[in-house]
Amino acid sequence: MISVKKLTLSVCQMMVSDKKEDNLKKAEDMIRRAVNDDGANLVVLPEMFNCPYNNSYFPGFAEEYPGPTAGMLSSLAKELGVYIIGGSISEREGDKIYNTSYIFNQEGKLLGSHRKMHLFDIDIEGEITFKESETLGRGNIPTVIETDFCKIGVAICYDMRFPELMRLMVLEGAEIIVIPAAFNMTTGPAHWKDLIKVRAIDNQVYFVAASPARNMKASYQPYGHSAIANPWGDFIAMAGEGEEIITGEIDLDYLEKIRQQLPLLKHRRTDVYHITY
Ligand SMILES: NC(=O)CC(=O)C(=O)O
Repeated sequence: MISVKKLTLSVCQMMVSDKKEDNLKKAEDMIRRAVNDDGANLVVLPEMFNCPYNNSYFPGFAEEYPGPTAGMLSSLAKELGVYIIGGSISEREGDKIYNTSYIFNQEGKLLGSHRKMHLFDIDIEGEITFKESETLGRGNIPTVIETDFCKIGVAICYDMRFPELMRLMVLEGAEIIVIPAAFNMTTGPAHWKDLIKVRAIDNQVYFVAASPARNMKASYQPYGHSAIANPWGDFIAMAGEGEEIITGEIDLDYLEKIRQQLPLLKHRRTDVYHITY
């Protein structure tokens, strides 16, 4: 097999409403534009792209796999001949609900799925309280998928705050990490850009974070600012807060060059990373 070293990756920073049909239509339109206008080989959607990010909506919007949303993504991936990392949706299995990302290849085949592993149970005084665990269950399995380009690690939003998980995916061979996410107007301005940059630098990967657009009418307003950082930590694309498609070139030769010139992954001292006193 000839290995392909470059790919064009687009993130669809879509406005999410409380109407699932409208959200699916919007996602489909934006994926088509990313492929037809920007030449994307891989398209990424945000966390909960068919459902407002709010516990009160998760049960009503939940779908068993394979449901209408996964069906739409699979057909579109096949028709357009692209990889789709389908953000995430509310998934129902038995009496449980998960925050789940489905990933499809160019034939429309499911390559993998990721259930959000770290639930966003936080209480920032005077700012924001959110308890995903009121409605959602936790996933327990890290996700690294194999594509024609490279291995890609996929995790969801709050998962990106846990460097152990990010490093694990890189040790599994991931050269791109993709995070469908929905930071908010408190944690977004405080941490979003720094986290993306530092995760790219310390793992020497392309780090891609996909947010919904800011919705002023929603109780939970996503921060937007979807971004792609390269393995040197430079942002090669970043959105504002509104609806937008961002696109960047992933160059695996460049990644290899960074890893050779600054061999962080080789220089790890796993023999001494133990506290012995
Ligand atoms: N919504 C999340 O899962 C995470 C988030 O907003 C944050 O970590 O901040």
